[in-house]
Formats: sequence, C-alpha cells, structure tokens
Amino acid sequence: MDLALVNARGLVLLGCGKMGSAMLAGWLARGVDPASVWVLDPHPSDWLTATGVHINAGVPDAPAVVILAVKPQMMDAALPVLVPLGNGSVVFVSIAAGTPIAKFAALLGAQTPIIRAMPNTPAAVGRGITALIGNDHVSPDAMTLAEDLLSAVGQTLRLQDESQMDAVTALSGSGPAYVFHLIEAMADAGIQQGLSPEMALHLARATVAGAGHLAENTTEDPSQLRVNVTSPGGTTAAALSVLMDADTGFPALLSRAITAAADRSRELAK
Ligand SMILES: NC(=O)C1=CN([C@@H]2O[C@H](COP(=O)(O)OP(=O)(O)OC[C@H]3O[C@@H](n4cnc5c(N)ncnc54)[C@H](OP(=O)(O)O)[C@@H]3O)[C@@H](O)[C@H]2O)C=CC1
Ligand SMILES: O=C(O)[C@@H]1CCC=N1
Repeated sequence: MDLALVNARGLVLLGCGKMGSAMLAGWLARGVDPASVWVLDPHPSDWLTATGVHINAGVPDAPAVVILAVKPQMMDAALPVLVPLGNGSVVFVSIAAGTPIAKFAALLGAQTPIIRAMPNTPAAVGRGITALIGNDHVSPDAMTLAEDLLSAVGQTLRLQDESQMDAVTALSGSGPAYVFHLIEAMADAGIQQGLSPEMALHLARATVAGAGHLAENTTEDPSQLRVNVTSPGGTTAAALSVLMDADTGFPALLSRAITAAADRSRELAK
C-alpha cells in the first residue's frame, strides 16, 4: 500500500459506522498513521476516539484520498462540507450502495476523480471483497491507491462497467447477511431436531465457516465439493432433494433475494 502518500497528504473518512470503522481498523493495522487520518462523524464511538485520529476537525486542503462511507440517504446532507476538495487532485472513493458516480460528479464538480466501490463486512476481519470502478478522471496511480487501501481489508476486483455495481452490491455487498441468516436458519433447524441452542449454533457456525474456508482453499469447484458430501441414498441426498427443488429450493429463493437487492440498488440511484 502506498502509505507514504496517505501518510504525507492525509486520508479523510466521511462516516465511521460499521463499514467505515471496519476499513479504518484495517488501515491503521497496516501502518496508516492516525495523525494522517481525519474522520467526520456526528457521534464518534469510544473505539474511534481511542485510535488517535483527528475527529470532526478541519480537514487538510489536499488529502490523498477521501472515503465516503455515510448512508446513501445521508449523502446530500453530508457531502457539501467536502465540495472544496472537488475538481482537483483529491481522489474520492464512495462505498455508498446505489449511488452513481454521476451523482458525486454533480455534487463535487465534473472534473473530480471519483471511484465507486462496494466492500462487505468481512472486511472487519481482513476477509472482505471490494469491487471498484472509477471515472475518466481517475489516474492509474489513483486507482492503485484505492485498491491498495481496500486490499488492506481483503480482496479487490475491478469492474469493467458501473452498471455491474447493482449486481455486485446484491451478491457480495449484501451477501454476508444471507450467509449469517443461513447460520441462524441451520441452528434453528438443529434446535427443532432436539439440539440445545448453544450446540446448534456452535455446529452451524463452524460448519458454514469450515465449508467457506474449504470452498476458497481448494481447486475443486463448489458443485464437486457438494458431491463429495453426498453419499448415494444417504442423508445429504435427502436434504438436497429439498434444497435443489426447482420451484422452492435455494436457487429460486436466492435468485428472488438477489433480484430484490439489485432492484433496490437501482432504486437508490434515482
Ligand atoms: N454495512 C454494510 O455491509 C455495507 C455498507 N455499505 C455502504 O456503506 C455506507 C455506510 O454503511 P454502514 O457503515 O453500514 O452505515 P452506518 O450507519 O453504520 O455508518 C454511517 C455513519 O455515518 C455517520 N453519519 C451520518 N451523517 C453524517 C454526516 N453528515 N457526516 C458524517 N458522518 C455521518 C453515521 O452517524 P450516526 O449513526 O450517528 O448517524 C454513522 O456513523 C452506506 O452507504 C452503505 O450503503 C457498503 C457495503 C457494505
Ligand atoms: O444494505 C445495504 O444497503 C448495504 C449495502 C450493501 C450492504 N449493506
């Protein structure tokens, strides 16, 4: 990561809630100097205060990068304070769902380098994945800087077209919630089968975490991994006949869920 540039010119973080604090924790752990970070947030947490970053203080004239991490609905109210940094060399990186680059260009100035990014909450443990795309004013060095920052909290992936962002938001941005709900649902089903709540949650959490780790660390694709669990005529086959039902199984359900999320992302753009 180009810490020298961030540490020399500064990083401004607008909004330090769940995603902002997850990313900030990663940057500080990777050597970003707290004295080079300016955070704007109306209700700083105890954790944020203890980091030693500047909080709600005047921001530098030309920081290396500004990260926009407020809710999409708050952007109109929150952004005006940063308009003086637009139309210059300061790179803006927005992680707001559904908010197009054109909206930031309209608010910050048409010449502003703007990157739209979509991270996810496993960033809090350095295991996020962030998709990015920038406008024509983003130089290769600026894109690399944004990628370096976001790779401090996980993997990064460049998009070819901003229109892909709604699907990305629906799949990987919101996706951790689907997996957490899977854990909840598996645990509840285990309780129905007679396990204690503690044991059911323990088994469900470890199973999802272990399966995710295996899926990421093998050359076999997920469908083969599924087959590897499934003995002919056995218990897994019985479960999969329910989960793979064309009308009521996982594929149809997740298709509906991800379509709803992508549609909501498109709505937020309006
Ligand atoms: N959570 C997630 O999984 C993901 C979220 N995102 C995007 O990240 C952004 C932030 O989401 P998330 O972290 O979940 O939301 P949070 O509500 O946790 O964080 C937003 C933060 O912004 C603060 N804030 C509100 N108004 C202002 C303002 N005027 N100036 C500065 N800060 C302000 C809020 O303070 P207060 O709470 O006191 O109002 C809060 O601390 C959203 O745009 C979302 O779409 C993207 C990917 C994943
Ligand atoms: O729910 C949301 O709108 C945000 C964007 C992706 C994850 N959380």
